Amino acid sequence: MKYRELKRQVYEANLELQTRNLVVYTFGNVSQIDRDAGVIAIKPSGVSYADMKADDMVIVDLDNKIVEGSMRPSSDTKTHTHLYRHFADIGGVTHTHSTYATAWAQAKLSIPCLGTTHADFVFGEIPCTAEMSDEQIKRDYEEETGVQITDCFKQRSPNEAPMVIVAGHAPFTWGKDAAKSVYHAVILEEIAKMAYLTRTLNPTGSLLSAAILNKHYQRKHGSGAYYGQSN
Ligand SMILES: O=C(CO)[C@@H](O)[C@@H](O)COP(=O)(O)O
Repeated sequence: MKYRELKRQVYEANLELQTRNLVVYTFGNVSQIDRDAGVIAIKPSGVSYADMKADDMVIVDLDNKIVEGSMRPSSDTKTHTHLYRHFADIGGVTHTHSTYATAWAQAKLSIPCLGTTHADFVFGEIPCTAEMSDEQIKRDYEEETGVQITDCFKQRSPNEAPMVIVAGHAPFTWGKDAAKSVYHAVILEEIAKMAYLTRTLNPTGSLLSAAILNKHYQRKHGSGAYYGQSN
């Protein structure tokens, strides 16, 4: 079978959402792209994690046409393919309704960088998209969700913040592959929880200086990075 390994990786990444308590029932989906083949593998829509098999992952091209698979792909597929078309470096995308990140999305608030945990992973705030207009909803809701996301990154690299919260909806994260996009979903949920608790204790303050936030980001990213072990 042509896409067996791609399907296996996407299946494992989807199961990880449950292991990390990021989803209940069928509240999420993960995909990964094979850029040479021009296809993604994505979770089938509405199928429970317990019932799902690796072979059930659906192969879809970047125009959202099913290439291989007997089930309907995730209802969020057009958002995933929009992100792959616009963010050339990403290899995996995750969507969840994890509690704290979704609470920020429902509050329609970007997550400010309140401490070094956040700064270790994301340069600056985690953006919340604009609300979708009625016109956009009439066009294609899932495609336009992708537009809402990529609009947030017109002035900013998606590598600086591999995550976004969609106003009134929930988060999307990405990474070099499906596993890394799930990793970022875990990190986002933890940052969102800490930010919620911080703002509960201190609703108006607690911003750290730009210098220390920059320092923490640079420790782990770019040419000056020195955290962990070099590959
Ligand atoms: O956002 C939503 C529902 O609000 C969907 O992402 C979620 O239910 C998962 O849908 P799929 O089962 O992937 O089609």
